[in-house]
Amino acid sequence: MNDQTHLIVGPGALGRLLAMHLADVVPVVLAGRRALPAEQILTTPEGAQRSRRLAVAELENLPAATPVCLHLTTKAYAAEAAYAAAMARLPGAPTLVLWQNGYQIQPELERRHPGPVVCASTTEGAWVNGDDAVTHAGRGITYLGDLANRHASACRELADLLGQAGLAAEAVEDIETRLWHKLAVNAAINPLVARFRIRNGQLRDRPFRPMVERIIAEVASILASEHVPPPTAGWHALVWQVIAATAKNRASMLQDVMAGRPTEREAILGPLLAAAQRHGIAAPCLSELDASLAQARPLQR
Ligand SMILES: NC(=O)C1=CN([C@@H]2O[C@H](COP(=O)(O)OP(=O)(O)OC[C@H]3O[C@@H](n4cnc5c(N)ncnc54)[C@H](OP(=O)(O)O)[C@@H]3O)[C@@H](O)[C@H]2O)C=CC1
Ligand SMILES: CC(C)(CO)C(=O)C(=O)O
Repeated sequence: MNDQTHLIVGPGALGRLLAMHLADVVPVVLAGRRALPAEQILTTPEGAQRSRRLAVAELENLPAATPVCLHLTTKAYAAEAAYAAAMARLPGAPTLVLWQNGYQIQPELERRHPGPVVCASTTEGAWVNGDDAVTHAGRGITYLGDLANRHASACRELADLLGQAGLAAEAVEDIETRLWHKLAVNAAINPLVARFRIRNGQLRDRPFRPMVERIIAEVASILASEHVPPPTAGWHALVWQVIAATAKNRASMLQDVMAGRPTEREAILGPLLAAAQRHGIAAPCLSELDASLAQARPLQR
């Protein structure tokens, strides 16, 4: 590892997708709690397979050198632990890139990290197939920005790099708004489909459609009180458009519940419920979904 290395911590779907692309253009190390096989296979959205050898590492054995970028690609609930474990080994302050959904870890690590913090909001789709393979299920775009707009050139450089690596990316000045918009869509879809174990498209039917409408109304009122600008087409159009576009999906939270894994409930519903409480806004649907997801205990591993 050297000062040009991109260290990717969290070797799951997104981490491996990123590593398999970035390794074409920059030195990459992929690190996790356990070392994965160095030989990894990527299946592209078109169904082609390509394999490549990656530099893989266990976090506890990371060399004491500072990479140019530390990409955190764990789930939101694991990001603080992964950050602490990585930073305990790194002598300097790399640019920290946060890839998590929701809006929980971003402001927290922005306060704590001594170097620049870039947030990534991506619509790429990926899943893992065992320890040595990742499927790039659908191409999307990654928006990059920092919450205080102090690191525009770092965001542009990273967007260029991702583009060279074959992942569409754009540096933006409104990343906070984009993170809230994605959170709003996730809040309207994920908890309901996880609770009722349905595919996204079934939300268009009764009895779910009015439930989605009530959630959109709660989310819109909470975000208005936080002065988050609504999407150009409005909240209803945005949410129903994503539901239509992902109608056949089993959303990530449903997959987590079905596999007995923890969900990203706190990162997605937590910031909304905290804002509702701050502004004295009633959010009965979101509160009820949050409580029911909190009871869905992960399987013992
Ligand atoms: N997958 C996708 O298509 C998309 C994902 N996202 C977001 O990206 C983030 C990552 O998602 P995804 O890649 O799907 O998640 P995965 O569960 O596939 O990967 C998470 C990885 O983090 C590792 N991990 C967990 N805890 C630690 C730790 N303390 N230190 C180091 N590594 C750790 C896990 O390894 P292990 O548990 O084996 O140790 C696993 O390899 C989420 O916030 C998700 O919402 C956003 C858009 C699309
Ligand atoms: C937009 C949605 C709900 C698509 O399934 C998603 O991002 C997820 O599954 O987490």
